[in-house]
Amino acid sequence: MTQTPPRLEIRNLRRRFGDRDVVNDVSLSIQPGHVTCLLGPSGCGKSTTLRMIAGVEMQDSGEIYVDGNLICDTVFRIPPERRQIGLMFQDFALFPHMSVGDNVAFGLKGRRDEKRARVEHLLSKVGLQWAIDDYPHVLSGGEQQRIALARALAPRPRIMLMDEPFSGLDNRLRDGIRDETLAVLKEEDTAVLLVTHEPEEAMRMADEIALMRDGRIVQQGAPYNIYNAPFDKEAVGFFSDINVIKATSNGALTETPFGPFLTPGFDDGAEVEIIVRPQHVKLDFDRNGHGPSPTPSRGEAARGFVTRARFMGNESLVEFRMEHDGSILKTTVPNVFLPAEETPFWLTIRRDRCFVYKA
Ligand SMILES: Nc1ncnc2c1ncn2[C@@H]1O[C@H](COP(=O)(O)OP(=O)(O)OP(=O)(O)O)[C@@H](O)[C@H]1O
Repeated sequence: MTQTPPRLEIRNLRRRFGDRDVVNDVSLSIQPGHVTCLLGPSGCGKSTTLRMIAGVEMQDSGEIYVDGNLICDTVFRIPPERRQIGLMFQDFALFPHMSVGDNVAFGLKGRRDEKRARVEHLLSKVGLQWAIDDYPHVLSGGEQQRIALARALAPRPRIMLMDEPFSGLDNRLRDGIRDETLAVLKEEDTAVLLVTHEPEEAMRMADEIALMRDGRIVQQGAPYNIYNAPFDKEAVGFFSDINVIKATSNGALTETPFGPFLTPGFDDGAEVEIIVRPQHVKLDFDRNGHGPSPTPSRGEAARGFVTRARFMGNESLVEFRMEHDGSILKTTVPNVFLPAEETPFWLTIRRDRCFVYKA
């Protein structure tokens, strides 16, 4: 059986600026109708990767394929305008002197009535057919963004490259527009590569996340897998606040004030970091007791004293100074929970939600 090639495939892409590998051996592939998010901190090489795929930046090595056909290596190069790639950026700049309809029709060729039909179809998909004769400046930021999406989709691109396209929108608008954009892109069966430095955006939009750091993809997979089996401590910390419990391995077991952790494959004496998200630190609400009995799933309880408690809206964030070493541990508690400073509590941590790494 022959397999359909991915809509977009990049192999071993590299780009060096000065003495720095800004994009270092990046490979990924995306199927039609799928969204991959390139997620990483500022300066890690996301936009440079996107620019090479668009054809406005040349790679030093590596190849780019669309539907199995080579579109660019270091010798052969299809120019940007013939790659059938749509682009959407944060400053999407509609043409101010053109009506909405003309903006959307801008990249279209063919008969007048066909172009008109395509424009009307896309504007109705983004819910803005009523604005076809208006000028961009009379529309809100979110509406303009939807016009930009319709304009980018009009020539039926096989691939859509999006670089932080929603970061200029205000928070309340953003979620709605993200969801709408996603629905339209899926309907058009476009393969999407979206660049973002916001984990929430990637979790919300992506079928697959490619975590990028210092020019490399360090981990790639479904959002659920990246969140629940992060590659290293930095990857955990990228998605949420973390607590770090430091300990020393004693072969396959590492003893901590929260009880023992299994650390198979660690050398005797190896420094271990146990990472746990605040929501997985549990409080024992019996303040005067001696702590709950140890369990296999929660280990032993360790005592801490409240240093700070803040109400965050859906939950409260409570910080503790731990009795055993003075380290600070954070936990979140649903709703309002604002204990006084220095109140003692027993804390346990969920074994199945901890990540154990070599320090
Ligand atoms: N033409 C260039 N010449 C020299 N250095 C460059 C060039 N383009 C990008 N860089 C550098 O390469 C690095 C990666 O840039 P890139 O824009 O790809 O990062 P990014 O991950 O998209 O970051 P951001 O989210 O801040 O846009 C940066 O340090 C940048 O300064």
